[in-house]
Amino acid sequence: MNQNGIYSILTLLIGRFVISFVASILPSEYRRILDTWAKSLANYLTPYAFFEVPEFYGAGGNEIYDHVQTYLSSSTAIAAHHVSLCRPKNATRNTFSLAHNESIEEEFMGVNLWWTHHVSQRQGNTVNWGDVPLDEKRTYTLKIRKTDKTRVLEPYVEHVIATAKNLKDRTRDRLLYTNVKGKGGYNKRVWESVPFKHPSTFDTLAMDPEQKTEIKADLLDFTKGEQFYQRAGKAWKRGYLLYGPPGTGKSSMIAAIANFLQYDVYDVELTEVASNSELRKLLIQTTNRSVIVIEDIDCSLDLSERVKAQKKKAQETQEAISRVTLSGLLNFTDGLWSCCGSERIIIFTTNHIEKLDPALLRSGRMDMHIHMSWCTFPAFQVLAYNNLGLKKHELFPEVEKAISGKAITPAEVSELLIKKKRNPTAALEGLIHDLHKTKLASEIPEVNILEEKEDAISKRTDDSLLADAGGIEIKTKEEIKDPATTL
Ligand SMILES: Nc1ncnc2c1ncn2[C@@H]1O[C@H](COP(=O)(O)OP(=O)(O)OP(=O)(O)O)[C@@H](O)[C@H]1O
Ligand SMILES: [Mg+2]
Repeated sequence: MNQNGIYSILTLLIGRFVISFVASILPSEYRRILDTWAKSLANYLTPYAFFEVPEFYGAGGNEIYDHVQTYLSSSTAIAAHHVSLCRPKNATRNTFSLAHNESIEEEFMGVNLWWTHHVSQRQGNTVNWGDVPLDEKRTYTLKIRKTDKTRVLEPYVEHVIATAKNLKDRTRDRLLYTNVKGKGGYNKRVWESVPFKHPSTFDTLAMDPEQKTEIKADLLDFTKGEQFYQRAGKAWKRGYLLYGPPGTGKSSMIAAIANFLQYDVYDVELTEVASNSELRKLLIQTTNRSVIVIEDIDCSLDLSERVKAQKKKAQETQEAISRVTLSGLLNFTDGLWSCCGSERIIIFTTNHIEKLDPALLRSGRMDMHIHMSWCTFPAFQVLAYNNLGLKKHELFPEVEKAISGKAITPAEVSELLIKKKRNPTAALEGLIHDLHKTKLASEIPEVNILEEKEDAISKRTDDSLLADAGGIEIKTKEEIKDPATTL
């Protein structure tokens, strides 16, 4: 401490002593005035400024208090001596906060700052937070030198808020939403949620490593693309179409994407959505940084002339049918109002890409078409590690030979391995045995369906799709290929 500091403290102590002596011999009304003066004098002499951040402000909570709490939680556990350790009900993580009167010090822009947490009994009325009455008053106090205040305070508060938001995003429990069955109605919830805890990640996903890297890079590009999308005048969203036979990992891929990006997942059950306007209502209530999923799109949407026959049959049998039309869905994927949210990934899945309407496949609508296909040897290696903990084995070369070109899905391989997971060698022998009996993929007509689809479009002579697509006109193959052509 320098001479000036010692001088200030001495003056403060002597001043206080003199004031309390004088106060003791004065009548009470003068004592109060003197007390106020004493406080002003102390404020004038102290080199610090203090900022209080109360937990509640007015009738509600104080967002900055929450941010400070989150911000300090990471360093509190390490730096403070006295820490409150809590885990809110149903949460999966512990939270740390400073105990009463505990302080921590930190440095920002070369300046020292101190945070202290005060907890006191609330006088008079208690505050209700949700249904819980709170009789404690909690406040964080930030202490900073008066001389540093102007330069450092504003950037420091920005830094606290940004770090806290980032931390919350990384550590919060994510949610899986599904649309509520039946009518939501005014003021009713349209989504119900459960914690999203799917274990699938890109590491556990069995697929071609190059394809995996490409998808991850695409996702990362997307998350960093705010400025790009703004500059290009596009909505900040990206669409993926996952297609392939059952059991090839489409749903696992969705979970891996959500885990990779740390996004919530909205699983739209289209057959439960009564109309286009209901679909719109649902989608407006999704949050940013989320993955919106419509699985088995070919089964849930009234897509083509062929479906009309099924529709008629369904009507006859009183089955529930979806009344969401293709135009409703297209409005959602690239219509004007889809811009009202940002940072959304939209994923459609199908087992039958050949049944999908070309309007949905058209370039620019779904940004990436991802083919999930039969199990290759690199995909098998991932499954062998996931299920048997094997990185290598003397039977691997034999598996590589046997699996090449076979029509076996990763789900089938997984199942075969898990059956004998206690005995990896037996599991691999069993797999090789089954592979020898498995058909070649080439024997199963899995043509390049996208190309076939485009040929079909160019051959199309009638405009039957127009009616189905709710006014969407599909003309030529060239138009379909031209991303500039919009509806
Ligand atoms: N590519 C894969 N990588 C890792 N596991 C996989 C993969 N494909 C399938 N599996 C395993 O098989 C199970 C079924 O896979 P998943 O549900 O992802 O397939 P799907 O393609 O969505 O099938 P469907 O078309 O029937 O919905 C998963 O629980 C997973 O354990
Ligand atoms: Mg699936």
